[in-house]
Amino acid sequence: MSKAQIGVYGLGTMGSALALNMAEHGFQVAVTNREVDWIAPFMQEAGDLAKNLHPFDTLEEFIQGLATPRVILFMIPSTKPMDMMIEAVTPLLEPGDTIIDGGNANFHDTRRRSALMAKQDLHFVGMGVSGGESGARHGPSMMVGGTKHSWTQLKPILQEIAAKYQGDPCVDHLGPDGAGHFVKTAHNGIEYADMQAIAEIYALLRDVTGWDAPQIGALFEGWNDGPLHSYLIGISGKVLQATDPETGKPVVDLIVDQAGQKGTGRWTVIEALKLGQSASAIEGAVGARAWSAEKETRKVAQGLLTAGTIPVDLPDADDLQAALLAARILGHAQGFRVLQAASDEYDWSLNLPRIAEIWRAGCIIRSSLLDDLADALRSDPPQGELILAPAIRASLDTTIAPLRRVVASAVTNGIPVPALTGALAWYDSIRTARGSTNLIQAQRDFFGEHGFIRIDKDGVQHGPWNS
Ligand SMILES: NC(=O)C1=CN([C@@H]2O[C@H](COP(=O)(O)OP(=O)(O)OC[C@H]3O[C@@H](n4cnc5c(N)ncnc54)[C@H](OP(=O)(O)O)[C@@H]3O)[C@@H](O)[C@H]2O)C=CC1
Ligand SMILES: O=C(CO)[C@H](O)[C@H](O)COP(=O)(O)O
Repeated sequence: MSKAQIGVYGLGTMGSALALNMAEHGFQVAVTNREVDWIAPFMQEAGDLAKNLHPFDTLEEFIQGLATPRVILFMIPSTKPMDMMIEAVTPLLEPGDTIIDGGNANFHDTRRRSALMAKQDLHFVGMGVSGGESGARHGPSMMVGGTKHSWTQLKPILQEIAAKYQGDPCVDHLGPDGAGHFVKTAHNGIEYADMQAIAEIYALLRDVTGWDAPQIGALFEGWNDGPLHSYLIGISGKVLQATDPETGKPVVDLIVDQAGQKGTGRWTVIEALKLGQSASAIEGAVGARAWSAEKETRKVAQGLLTAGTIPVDLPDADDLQAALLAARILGHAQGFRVLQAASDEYDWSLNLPRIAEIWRAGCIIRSSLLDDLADALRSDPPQGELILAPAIRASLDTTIAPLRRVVASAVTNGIPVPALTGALAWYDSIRTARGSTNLIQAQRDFFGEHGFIRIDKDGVQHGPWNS
């Protein structure tokens, strides 16, 4: 039997879909799984594609079934299981072989694992994969880190299986060690902000205007034909219009309002803060999921805390649509800012326009906006700041007032909109040449003699308060 070109370890949701995608593109793929009982049903499900799939029951046989230098994609949890598998597989490998972690890893782990593997002349690739199961099966967006050697090995396969945007494969080598996983983390941070902003508009329509889920779904479906065109608006329209077959009620009305989170959104915020940034729209979204988990406290507090609301009508649907677009632009801009800061810190030379380009198809945040953002990032905007690019400024010119009206009505009606508010607060901070932190500096000097810079003198100064 000829040796396989790539191995896929982990035949769960994502691993099985990626293996089938590779097999469909004519690649010879070795496959295996921890629980070997899953392998036979997977091969059965593969149908005609089984001819390109080579199942193995043991790790040793799996590794022996691969052409050298070997390429092995792990689609398993990127936490302890990944470390355990590295330990198990490395003694079976030879110099020049590459292990890929295609899971949602913390990039610090990826940097550590890359360094560990490099000591043994082995290559470790942290690769972000986005698009969920259907993306993995029919064309994901993939954000590849690691060495050039590994990219040379992987490129022919990944470019074939990736989503295509007008023929351009949505995959690229973005930088060494943790770069690919960091970019995927920021992608997910942007995903959190976008999902939360959509949920906030849904909350306003439901709780202020009294619309039912199918009405809101139909509105979102209509928006998907306009400037908000995106995977997330599209699926939001669909899920809001779905009916539960048992009760005849909208499915969303039957779902408990406690959102899960596996870590990537939170990591984006943590890393942003460590890099001296504030991704406030993303932070609002992460916080909203955290507060959503406090269901019992919320139930008690609803009866105890005064609302103090001032009921006002909600701005019209055009304003809501424009506000959502402004929040989307600002959430993405914050994500790209975090990417730039990380690139500077870790010396990754991230190509931000290229990142926007490989997000235009296949991934969860794919949208028509990303094409505009790619152009804007290529246009060398003032201060390198996406929101200062002329085309993006023009979009904000027409959408920022609607965002203000929507946030104002949410505040007076007592509807929490942390992503919309976070986005707007950042916009207002960035466009204010003289802010209020002169007072913070004075306070710091008063209590800690930390000093401040005066507008009219050089050097660190102190105030007259402690003399
Ligand atoms: N689902 C999604 O939309 C996306 C997921 N990801 C990432 O992809 C990775 C896989 O996710 P997904 O396919 O959804 O998960 P699944 O739960 O469907 O599959 C998990 C896979 O990991 C294997 N596994 C679990 N623990 C171990 C272990 N200790 N040692 C070896 N193998 C183990 C499982 O094997 P077994 O069958 O034996 O339990 C199974 O093959 C994760 O890192 C996830 O974050 C990335 C993008 C999107
Ligand atoms: O990576 C993904 C999408 O891009 C995964 O679906 C991930 O699980 C989403 O994050 P969370 O579970 O925290 O919502």
